[in-house]
Amino acid sequence: MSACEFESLEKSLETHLPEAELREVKRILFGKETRKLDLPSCAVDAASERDFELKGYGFEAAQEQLRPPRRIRVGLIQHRIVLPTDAPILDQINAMHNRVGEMVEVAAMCGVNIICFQETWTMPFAFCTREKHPWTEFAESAEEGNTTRFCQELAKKYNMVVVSPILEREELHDTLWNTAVVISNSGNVLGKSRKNHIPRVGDFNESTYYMEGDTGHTVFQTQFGKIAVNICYGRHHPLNWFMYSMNGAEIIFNPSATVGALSEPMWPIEARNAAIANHCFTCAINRVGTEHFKSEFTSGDGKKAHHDFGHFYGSSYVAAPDGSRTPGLSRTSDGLLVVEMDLNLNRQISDKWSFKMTGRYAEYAEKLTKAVTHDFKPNIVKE
Ligand SMILES: NC(=O)NCCC(=O)O
Repeated sequence: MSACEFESLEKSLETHLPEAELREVKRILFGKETRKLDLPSCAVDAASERDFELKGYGFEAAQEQLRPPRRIRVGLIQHRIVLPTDAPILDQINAMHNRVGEMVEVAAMCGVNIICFQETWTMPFAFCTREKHPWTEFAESAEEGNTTRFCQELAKKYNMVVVSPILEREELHDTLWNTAVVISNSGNVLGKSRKNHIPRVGDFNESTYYMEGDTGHTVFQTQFGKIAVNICYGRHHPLNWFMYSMNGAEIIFNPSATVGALSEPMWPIEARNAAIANHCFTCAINRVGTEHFKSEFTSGDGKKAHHDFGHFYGSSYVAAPDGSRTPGLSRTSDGLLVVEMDLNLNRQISDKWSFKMTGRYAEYAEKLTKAVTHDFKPNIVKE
């Protein structure tokens, strides 16, 4: 069996472990068990007809005396590209709009309040090729582009906040960015969050295409909670998550595009650790499938040139501040993960563990300021 065909860790455990043992393994691997959501049958039928996986889980929080629960539902969408990478650009974009549109309709049936798509969801992840054309033609204005207009319609129609990560073209100077557009459930563009850290690893040649973000660590106050977007490679940087949290984020989305050979052992850990460390919910989303490109490209490792990047392994999941997490979506198919969460859990866990309170940030800020100067002398004791 090739790695690409392996459907999911969860499925494998469920197939091979006896029930009692499975419960213990899940408790240790995933933390406190998430409740399975009872999703409407119209949604289940539509997902099956439209050929995508639909899963729903809920995180519980304690009932408080002074605050009502703040229960909301988020939706995470992972998908493969729809048309071959050499199809006309506009056809590729429109096909992706149609695919995601039909998945968002199912999310609406499931009562989703905030939906987030995968990184640069309207295009193949073509940065591996190092060719500028035609790929830069996928870039659009964050405020006025067709994709944003499309998402504004979805947001209004379904009363849903939409997080739409695209390749952005800022038209005045033709600067490109990797940007998540945040659209309020009113249909207005609330703002945008640009990718802060650009990979310099493997075939992720993104630094050739777009710039490090300049939008800082913006948090968006929505009707359903305070949200932020830490795009893909930003998840390897604990301070990146931390700064979104310092600005008050209650849910941090991590729309990604990453392949199994590179990052899969890190995937279940990083967003989950960020949820624990920052007393918030995190949502990790990865695309699926293997994308083929017409021109061969090399990986600069002496190996033969090839036409694909490797397998994007999906496995989207949500992690909670108490260290628990949902099972992941499949490694191989399109999917919608619906997750109910009570945002009161963030403060409850903060009161229990007090990581923010005990963080001694002023001391670290002072030391870090010194550590990044060129004449820094590390504090090492030698015999
Ligand atoms: N898209 C992206 O930033 N990928 C980098 C590889 C990774 O972070 O797993």
